[in-house]
Amino acid sequence: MDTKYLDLLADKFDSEEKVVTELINLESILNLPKGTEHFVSDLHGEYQAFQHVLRNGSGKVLERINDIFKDVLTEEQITNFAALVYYPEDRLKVVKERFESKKDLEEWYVEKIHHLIHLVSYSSSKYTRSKLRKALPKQFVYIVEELLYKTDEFTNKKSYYEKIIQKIISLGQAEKLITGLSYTTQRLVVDHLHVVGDIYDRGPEPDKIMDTLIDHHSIDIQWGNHDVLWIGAYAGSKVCLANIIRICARYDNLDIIEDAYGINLRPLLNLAEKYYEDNQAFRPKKHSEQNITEQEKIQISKIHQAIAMIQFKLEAPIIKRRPYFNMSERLVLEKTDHENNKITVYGNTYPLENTCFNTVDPENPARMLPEEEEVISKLLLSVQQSEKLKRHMNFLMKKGSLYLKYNGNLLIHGCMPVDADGNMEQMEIEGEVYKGRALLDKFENYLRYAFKHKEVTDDLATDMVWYLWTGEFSSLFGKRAMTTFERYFITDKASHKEEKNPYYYLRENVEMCEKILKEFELDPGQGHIINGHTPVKEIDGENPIKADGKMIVIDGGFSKAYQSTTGIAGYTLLYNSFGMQLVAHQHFNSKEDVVLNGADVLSVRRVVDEEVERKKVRETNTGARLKEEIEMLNQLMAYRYIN
Ligand SMILES: O=P(O)(O)OC[C@H]1O[C@](O)(COP(=O)(O)O)[C@@H](O)[C@@H]1O
Ligand SMILES: [Mn+2]
Repeated sequence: MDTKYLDLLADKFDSEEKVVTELINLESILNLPKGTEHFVSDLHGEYQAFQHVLRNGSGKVLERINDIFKDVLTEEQITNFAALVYYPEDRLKVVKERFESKKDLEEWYVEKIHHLIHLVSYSSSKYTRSKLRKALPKQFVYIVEELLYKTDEFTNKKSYYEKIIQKIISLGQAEKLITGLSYTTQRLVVDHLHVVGDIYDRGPEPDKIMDTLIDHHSIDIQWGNHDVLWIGAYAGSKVCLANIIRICARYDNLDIIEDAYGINLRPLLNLAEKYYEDNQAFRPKKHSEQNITEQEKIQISKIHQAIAMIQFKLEAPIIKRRPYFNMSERLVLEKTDHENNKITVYGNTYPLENTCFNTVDPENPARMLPEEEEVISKLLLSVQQSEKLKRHMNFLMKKGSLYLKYNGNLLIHGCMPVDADGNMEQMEIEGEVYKGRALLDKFENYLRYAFKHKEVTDDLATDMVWYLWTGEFSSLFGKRAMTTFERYFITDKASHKEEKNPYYYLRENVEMCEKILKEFELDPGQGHIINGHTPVKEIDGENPIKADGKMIVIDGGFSKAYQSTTGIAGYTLLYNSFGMQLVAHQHFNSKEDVVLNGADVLSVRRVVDEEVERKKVRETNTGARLKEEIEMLNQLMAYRYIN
């Protein structure tokens, strides 16, 4: 190694002892069991349900509580204690009201602090002290360490404990400590979080999910098609922007745009009021829990039509200037027979219903009215000026990627586009042919480029972000074409079908999965592919574990809108030193139900893979990094300190 680096390193490790201490420290970390990875996907704005899964560590917190307390506490006491660990602030409020005397409440504090210290101690057994320290509530680090480590030195352990705890209570700090230790437990139970795509759209609070993720201690994100749509909008793609607003209108979520991100919808509303009437096909979806008035529904229907028509118009020039997107069949406005209100798509002719083509000139159907141009430009300006959106999109870019290789596994939201024979699909972009991993890398480069050049709105990079949302060889979409137009205007459901890429049946085969793992230079014997994106229909007997466990699909549908088709409320995956387990979650009712009644969501575990030997940090991504550090320190040792 260049001695320049070693000299730099020697600034930090300026004595032989420091190098030795660090080497021993790193070596001991390598021998610890690997931390628990938690995989979630397709959150779709369902902040409450996601919070719950995060706070209960997909059932891991309850498992730990049971390990310790199942013989000393009743089932009810255990669920109540679990509710406290998940939602400490809310549960404390409820409990406090139930006590009549201060003394009883203080006894309760004492007991809970004891239990929490026990739980933290048990949950941190596979971590170093320094890692545990980082997870402790900051203002109580010293006190908690006292309680955790020093008690054995005293013959009368109980009285020592009690003295410290009494002091905490008399100083009015009990609730803060209980809250802090609850969060410490949550943090210790899961070491690292993977979000395998689709944070945005359909549900009401994606912005709150983003804030939670930003605060998370260790996380990565594999973008989903819906996330890329939001990135595209922020990066200057008007057609992506029209799509996100259209989807928000469709699900009665325009609050996200207006209130959460502060984007002014007034110009769009004015346009909508001028050109559109109420239209059943554009009324918001029914599942919405909010009570909205008839008046509001009509207004949303108008906005929805206005933005949908802008979207269809904006698609046409892109399809034309990028012939290799192979999307000419999607020139729907031009293919429409405006006189007879019919359309021929994919060889079939259908009558059109519920049309709203007031702004369409049959001679030049994709031409935007100057008012439409102005509306979309203003919206884009407003989007790019939203501070909150900027923060969220920057975070998506920083922590996100199209796919991720992590501890031997391949994490990818949608698919690897293949043909019916399982060959990687090829796409020609600007005269060069790409396929497999190289195609995905190319896509990601374009996306990053578009994000860096937000002021450019119609270059290839920006168009490519939209392609990732809807193109046939997009690894995020994975379908031949998006039939949005057909779903609004054609009654015959046959026309709505979106044909999936052959990947979605070929991924049942072990060989196919092994081939893909090899494409990413992963060990096909050890690795798994982890996908989200397509709701697993347990109802119809579909198994989320495919190809002998090589393929795991974890989209069970957090999205309420999709729960009736899946039959459950989502899958998550846990991967710890003992192996992988898939967790199926039942429908999540509400946080209040958990806080008041201790009613936790039932979850069912299935083992995907068991390690023959407990997996150590040594064998993980982190381990590889630590080994590099050890190697550098060894070199420093030889260079500086050993003669
Ligand atoms: O259910 P909606 O709102 O009509 O959305 C359907 C659209 O969403 C998609 O399924 C993409 O979303 P997902 O990634 O959640 O599947 C498209 O293929 C389809 O056109
Ligand atoms: Mn998806």
